[in-house]
Amino acid sequence: MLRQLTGLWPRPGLLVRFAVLRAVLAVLQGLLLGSLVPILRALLRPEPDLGAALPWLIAGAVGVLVHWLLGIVVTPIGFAASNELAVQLRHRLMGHLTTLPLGWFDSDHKGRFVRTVTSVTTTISRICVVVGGPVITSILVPVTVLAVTFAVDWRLGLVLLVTLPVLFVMLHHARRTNTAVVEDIEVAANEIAGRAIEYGQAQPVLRAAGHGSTGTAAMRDALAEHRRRYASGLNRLLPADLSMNAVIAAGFALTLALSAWLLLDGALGVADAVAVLVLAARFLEPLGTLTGLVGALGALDYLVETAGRTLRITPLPAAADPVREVTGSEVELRDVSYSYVDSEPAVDGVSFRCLPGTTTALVGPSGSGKTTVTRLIARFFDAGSGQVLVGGRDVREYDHATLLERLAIVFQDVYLFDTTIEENLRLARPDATEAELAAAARSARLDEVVERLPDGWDTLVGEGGAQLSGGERQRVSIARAFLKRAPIVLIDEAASALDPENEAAVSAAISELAAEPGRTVLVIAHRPTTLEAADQVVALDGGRVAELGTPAELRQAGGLYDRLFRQYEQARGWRI
Ligand SMILES: Nc1ncnc2c1ncn2[C@@H]1O[C@H](COP(=O)(O)OP(=O)(O)OP(=O)(O)O)[C@@H](O)[C@H]1O
Repeated sequence: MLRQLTGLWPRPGLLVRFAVLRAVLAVLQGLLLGSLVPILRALLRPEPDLGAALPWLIAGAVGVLVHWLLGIVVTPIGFAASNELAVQLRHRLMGHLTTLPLGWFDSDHKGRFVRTVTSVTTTISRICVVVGGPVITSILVPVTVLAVTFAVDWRLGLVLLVTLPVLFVMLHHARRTNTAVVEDIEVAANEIAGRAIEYGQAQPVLRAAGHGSTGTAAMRDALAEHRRRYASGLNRLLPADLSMNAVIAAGFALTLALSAWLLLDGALGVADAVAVLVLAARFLEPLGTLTGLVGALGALDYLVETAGRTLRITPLPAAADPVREVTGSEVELRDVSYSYVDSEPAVDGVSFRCLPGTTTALVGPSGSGKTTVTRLIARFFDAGSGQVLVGGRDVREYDHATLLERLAIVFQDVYLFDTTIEENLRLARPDATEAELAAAARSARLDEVVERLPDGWDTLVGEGGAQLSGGERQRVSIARAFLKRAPIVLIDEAASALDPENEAAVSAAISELAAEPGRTVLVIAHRPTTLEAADQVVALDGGRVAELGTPAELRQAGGLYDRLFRQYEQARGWRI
């Protein structure tokens, strides 16, 4: 485990310093106990000899003072080490996060990642210090005491010694049981975290359905499962705990019996017998503490593995010599297929080409693969087979950041940061001038929104942009696309009805985006106006291209596109 632990922290300096100090304290504690032997020997003679005891008493007093001073120093070092370790581990995890395929961030993974970055990192670093310190004491005090006991009487030393391997085998076993139990419980806890995120996001739907306070069935099941696993885990741990305590009690009883026998036999003096019993008690007591800490060590095993597993998630493969410039804005899919894990292909043999300066509308029933196509173009993940080309090159050849710089993505569900509108817009281009911001806002019809808001550009939008309506958030996202001046724009048009003002504003903004010469626009379209304005339509069905052509051709063909077009018209009560 030590190797795994050191693998997590590039700079474990403070923890090493803490461990060394705790080791010195533990050995000192054992030696202080050992100093009892010459002191008792001198004082428990028929004629006590204070002179012989004095140097040991003085050494003992100095030892106690040093122990006290070191104890004062070690506590703040422990706190600092714990804090530093958590910070380092979080940095490593967050750094790794930026290398993962964007497609990895589904709600289950998000729940697990949030737990890893928050509670797992905090618990690992806390256990290393809060439990690691006592573990060092619980091992080194008995080892030092054992050496002293051997020096007093080898037979008594031997009795204590044999308890060690028995206990260590049991501890090892208990630690493994603990790891398994913690893993079992953590699986349920991760499920709760994932469900909690989903539960938070689904509040509007749940409340509308009258389940706002009772929660989803999945959430209730996850909580019940966690409770069940917790109770069953405690039952699994109990036998190991009881048997280790039994071995410790047996070790002490045996030492007591052997000391009495040696004392009666005249092979052991009274002073040594008293000292050995004190030493035996101090030998076994920390081992008893160790049995109590084994649970935390089992948890540490599991948590270290969890953090390590997150750090081992394969990043998006990077080209050995990535291309750092995208020339051209043509987008092409050549016989592309992609399956999410263990499922039917979401996209199956899809081929089409979007020329610069044109708008392509992607249409299809729900689940037909439209979103997956746009994710493949932005390289959220790599195609299983076939090729996605941007500017005439396979997207895998590019440095991913370079590729993303060329793209602007307008999601349906736009996430805004809990800061001002201006900051949210500047995300697209931090060095944009005031005039450029204003122009982008005007083109995206965001200027009307900004004018209405109490603090204008300085209005705080709330977490996720909650202070703005869906249409207004999408306008911010479109304004980002204008500001970024990206030559390729991927838009997921809002499927749900926007209010007429937002709908008109978003439609006008999309047309303006598409009007820019040389820009390639790919829009997942749900509105008749957007569909009719497109240069070509790709109609998907079950992950395959069902129809490809101009909107007029496909209307005339009377197939899937025509059917969907009429549905969209009816949904909006709109007639030509
Ligand atoms: N993260 C995911 N994990 C597993 N399967 C997924 C994931 N995302 C989508 N799918 C599946 O892939 C298929 C295509 O989904 P996709 O979201 O691309 O379709 P869509 O046409 O955009 O649907 P919609 O119009 O409802 O958004 C569907 O069967 C869907 O269930």
